[in-house]
Amino acid sequence: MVLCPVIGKLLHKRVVLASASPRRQEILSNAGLRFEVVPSRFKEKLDKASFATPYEYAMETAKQKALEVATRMHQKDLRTPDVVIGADTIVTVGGLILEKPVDKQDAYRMLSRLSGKEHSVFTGVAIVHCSSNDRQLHTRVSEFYEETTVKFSELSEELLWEYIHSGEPMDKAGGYGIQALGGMLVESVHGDFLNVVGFPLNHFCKQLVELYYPPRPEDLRQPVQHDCIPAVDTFEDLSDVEGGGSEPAQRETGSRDEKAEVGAAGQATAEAECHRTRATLPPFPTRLLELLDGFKLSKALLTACKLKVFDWLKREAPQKAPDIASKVDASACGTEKLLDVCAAMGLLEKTQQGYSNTETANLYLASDSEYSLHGFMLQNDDVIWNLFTYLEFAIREGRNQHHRVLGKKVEDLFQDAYYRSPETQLRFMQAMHGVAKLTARQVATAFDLSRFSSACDVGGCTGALARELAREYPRLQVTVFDLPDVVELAVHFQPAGPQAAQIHFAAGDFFRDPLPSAELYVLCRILHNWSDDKVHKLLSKVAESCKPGAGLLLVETLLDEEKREAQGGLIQSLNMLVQTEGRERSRGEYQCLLELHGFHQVQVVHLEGVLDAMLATRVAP
Ligand SMILES: Cc1cn([C@@H]2O[C@H](COP(=O)(O)OP(=O)(O)OP(=O)(O)O)[C@@H](O)[C@H]2O)c(=O)[nH]c1=O
Repeated sequence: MVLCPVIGKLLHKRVVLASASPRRQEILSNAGLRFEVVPSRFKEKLDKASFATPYEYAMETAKQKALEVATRMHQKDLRTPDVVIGADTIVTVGGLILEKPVDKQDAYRMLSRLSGKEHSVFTGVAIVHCSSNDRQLHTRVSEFYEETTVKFSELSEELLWEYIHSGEPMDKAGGYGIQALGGMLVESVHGDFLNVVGFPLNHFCKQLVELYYPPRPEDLRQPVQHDCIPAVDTFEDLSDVEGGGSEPAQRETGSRDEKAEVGAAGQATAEAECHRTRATLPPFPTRLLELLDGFKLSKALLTACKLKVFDWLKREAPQKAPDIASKVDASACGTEKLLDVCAAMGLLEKTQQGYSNTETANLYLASDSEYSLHGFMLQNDDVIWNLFTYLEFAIREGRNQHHRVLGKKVEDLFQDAYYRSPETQLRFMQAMHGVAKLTARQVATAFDLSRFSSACDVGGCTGALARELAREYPRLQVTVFDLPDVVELAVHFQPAGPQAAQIHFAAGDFFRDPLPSAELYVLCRILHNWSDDKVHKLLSKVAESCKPGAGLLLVETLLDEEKREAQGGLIQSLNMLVQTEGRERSRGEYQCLLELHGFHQVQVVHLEGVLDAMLATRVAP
């Protein structure tokens, strides 16, 4: 237990991870570190030729990423972070440095270079300690790097392209992710695995030990005790005193001297006692407590949306808490607390002049933004939140909880729950529209659909996906098929534009009425709403409507076969239980369903976020 307590040293500091990499976030939060994420805006464009070694390049890039965030936060925020962590992962092969591929061809070039060979993965890490004096930012940088060697098998062209089409290579150095599908390409690994994934956790902890527990002269004379950690008073000077804490000689001064007055014998006993207690203490349950607080953070976000805080701040900013309070008709003290939490969550920026929206808030939380998720937030606040309060019942009974929330029997999920009034229906459609707009472009471009001249988006709601399909394929005629009430309101969501002539709405119930004829059927986040029986019913209707060669584009969240990955898909599965008659399914389950109904040649592309797209072709019965 040498490494965990040192992470605990950072628990009371404002730690910022200057990285957008979800892997780094996961590695560090799994290690119990509590931190905010502020992705760096530093452009990774240093002149590689000016560095003697690749790792110096990685360390310098990591340092610049962290310093950019430290400086930006210092300028924009009243509270300077205590520690900013930056990292940069690169792959080197035959003297070349490979970063993230810019497109599929670039990924192809990288992966073919790595095929059958050994390469090195370097991650440079910078730990920047910040302090501010007279509004001046002072930084102290500690850097290190880690190298891991990885050997790839010989990759066939087919495997290589299949891997590239999975979408995985695009945001990863060297064009692969060892932790996921890319693991299949790897024959052997020598060194720290997590270093390849993006963050050398082991070396990081050792670096923290060096920074926070530099050896004292007496320690240097005695054998190291690996199950004890030094007393707390030996580290605190690190971020406060320039140069303090890292040289053993300085250990003789400061707080340790004060203790000397107590008497050498007394101190030894106290330290021994402290060591004993520390050694038996379990690690601080940071992650657990964060999970516990998760629902409060969600509710704060949803409440700020409901009060239209982000709308007011989009119109005029910065604004002080009392001004916003009067606009949203709320108390000044309550509003200030809510705004501070929103700022801490990275949704608002707080300066002496007041609060302003961050880019995220302007883009997604203001209700009039093109990609607004405001409707989705309201749906979560008004409907899903209530359903989740009955999660225990949902688990016990294995079914959704609309009947408890509404206090009556729900026979037809959509008519009796989501569409029970014009208001609830509109809110549901707004929510679906926001989510669909966000993902529609990716869905429309996941495969080459140019061979189809007509498509039917079954349960296509507001036509957000139809619009992107029409934009991507100007020859394609798209029919959106949905319930009559939905079709009636859907027109309000369709802006004018060149695509309008390609999109038609048809009213009907996909379980009861015949489906409009088309060469390509689209089922986007439909099947997960329904039980296996209903899924079979719907798929057999689609299959009957298809001629051989017709396509089926299925978009769902695919669970991994073991249902073990810590990904959004699993929580989405719980969400389906609480809300619907269906469930999320694995890739294998969907593949079986498709094949059972005569759809073969299944291709799968993972989209950003939790969705996956599958394209299958109907074969002759
Ligand atoms: C080799 C390998 C790399 N990666 C990821 O590749 C990105 C490297 O790029 P970066 O420039 O260091 O980081 P970034 O993603 O741009 O984030 P940022 O820190 O904001 O620059 C990081 O994500 C890593 O996890 C994997 O997930 N798995 C692997 O096997």
